[in-house]
Formats: sequence, C-alpha cells, structure tokens
Amino acid sequence: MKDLIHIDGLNLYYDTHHALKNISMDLPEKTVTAFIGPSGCGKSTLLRTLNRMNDMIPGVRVEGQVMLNGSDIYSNEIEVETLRKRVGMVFQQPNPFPKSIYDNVAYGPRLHGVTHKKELDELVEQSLVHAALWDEVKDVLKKSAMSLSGGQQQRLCIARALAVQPDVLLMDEATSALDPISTLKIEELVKELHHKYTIVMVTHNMHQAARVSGKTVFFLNGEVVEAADTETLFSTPQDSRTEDYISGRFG
Ligand SMILES: Nc1ncnc2c1ncn2[C@@H]1O[C@H](COP(=O)(O)OP(=O)(O)OP(=O)(O)O)[C@@H](O)[C@H]1O
Repeated sequence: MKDLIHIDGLNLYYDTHHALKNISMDLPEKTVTAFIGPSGCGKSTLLRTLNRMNDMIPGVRVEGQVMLNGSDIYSNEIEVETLRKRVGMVFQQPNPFPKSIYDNVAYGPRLHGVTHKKELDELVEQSLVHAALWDEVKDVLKKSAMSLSGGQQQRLCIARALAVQPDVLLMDEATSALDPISTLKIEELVKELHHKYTIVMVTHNMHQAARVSGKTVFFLNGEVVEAADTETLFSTPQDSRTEDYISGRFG
C-alpha cells in the first residue's frame, strides 16, 4: 500500500513542554492506523498535527515535516481550509450543529461552493449511506440533529466529514463517549470506510485497535516506541515496553 502521509522529524512544543519528540513515520493510504498509548503520551497532539488543528492553540510550536501526498502541509503555500477539506476530523463527543440532519451534512459542500439542490441532495444521501445512517434518517432529514441518539449523532458527524470527500479521516477517541452497541456500529463502519479513505484513529482501547486497524503505533512520553502492522504488534512486539503495555502491565 502506498504511503499517503509521511512524517519526518516532527517535534511539537506547548510553550516549553516538549510534547512530541522527533516523530517519523509513514501512514499508508486506505488503511486504518491506530495510535495507542497511555494518557498524555501525545496521541491526540500528533493526530491534530495532521490537519493543523494545533494551530489554534496559543503557544504551540511545530518543527519538522508532515507531507500529505507529496506536499508539506506546514508550508506557506498550504491553505488551512483546503487542508481541512482533505483531512476531516471526528471528535470524542459528537458535535453536530444545532441544525437539521440534512443541513449538517450539506454544510461543508455548501461552504465549498456546491449550491445546486440536486447535487447537494446526492451528496447528502451518499454521505449518510457511507456513514451507515441513511436508513435510519432518510424520512426525517429535516428533523434537528439534536434529536438523534449519541451514536447516531456520531455517525452524522462522520457523514458531515465525508460530505466534502476528504482523503483522510481523523478520529480522536470517536467511540469513547458511546454505548457498546453504538461503538460496535462505528467499528463496523470504520472497517468499511477504509476501502475508500485513509483513517487515523486515536484509541484508549487496545481491543478496538486490534479489531479495527491494519497498522498500530504505540507511543510513550511523546515518542514512538513501535509501529507495525497490527497483528505483528499485538502478537510479537519488538520492544519490551510495548509488550508491557499491551499485556496490561501499565497504562
Ligand atoms: N492545549 C494544550 N496545552 C498545553 N499542553 C497540552 C495541551 N494539550 C495537550 N497537552 C499536553 O501534551 C501532552 C500530550 O497530550 P495529548 O492530549 O496529546 O496526549 P494523549 O496521548 O492524547 O492523551 P489522552 O489519551 O489522555 O487524550 C500531555 O502532557 C498534555 O498535558
């Protein structure tokens, strides 16, 4: 599988706190990559560097390179809005807009200039189908997104992210606020979506990483300890710290 994202010598500081230390890795396209590791090890920080969400945090300094399909996303020529269209994100808490289901999904395409009703209708339907929500909402598209359950809201947020046809979908603990059934639905969805999208997910749940991802990266104190295909990392870890973590000795 071709590598879509190439990270080289990445360091990130929150003021004086050195949160990411010399990270280099490749993220293959159309694969789910899981970031695992104990709380505070830098998983979410690294995820946020992939669509420059850290730019919004005062005092953040980034050094090194993040290449997306051959271009450096930190170069001056990159427009952050365009980058975020290519690299969508879903957060821990479902955060639909207080608008109708339809308008949530149509929001991104409208922002990027799609105005034709038929085209919008198609995009909304296609995105909701891809997010495995269409059957549940197709008759209530005008209803408020806030009327949906937490799990449905999260799938709506996935549909909203997919509606602008991104290359990459970032998921930051996207199931940790959900019940087990909704979690399972999202895991099933992610397994389907990776045929079309490159997915990078942060998870506290090692079992989830093992179930869903093709590649896993284990972090500790802002450093990558080990990155490998998921089966190898969980069956034959090379580093004793990985082994200790996955066998539950800490974290
Ligand atoms: N906005 C911020 N300002 C200052 N420091 C931060 C900020 N966000 C994270 N940090 C610090 O950076 C380090 C990495 O945090 P990060 O949230 O990336 O870790 P994580 O592995 O995702 O943790 P968790 O699993 O608990 O979400 C931690 O020491 C954290 O305190």
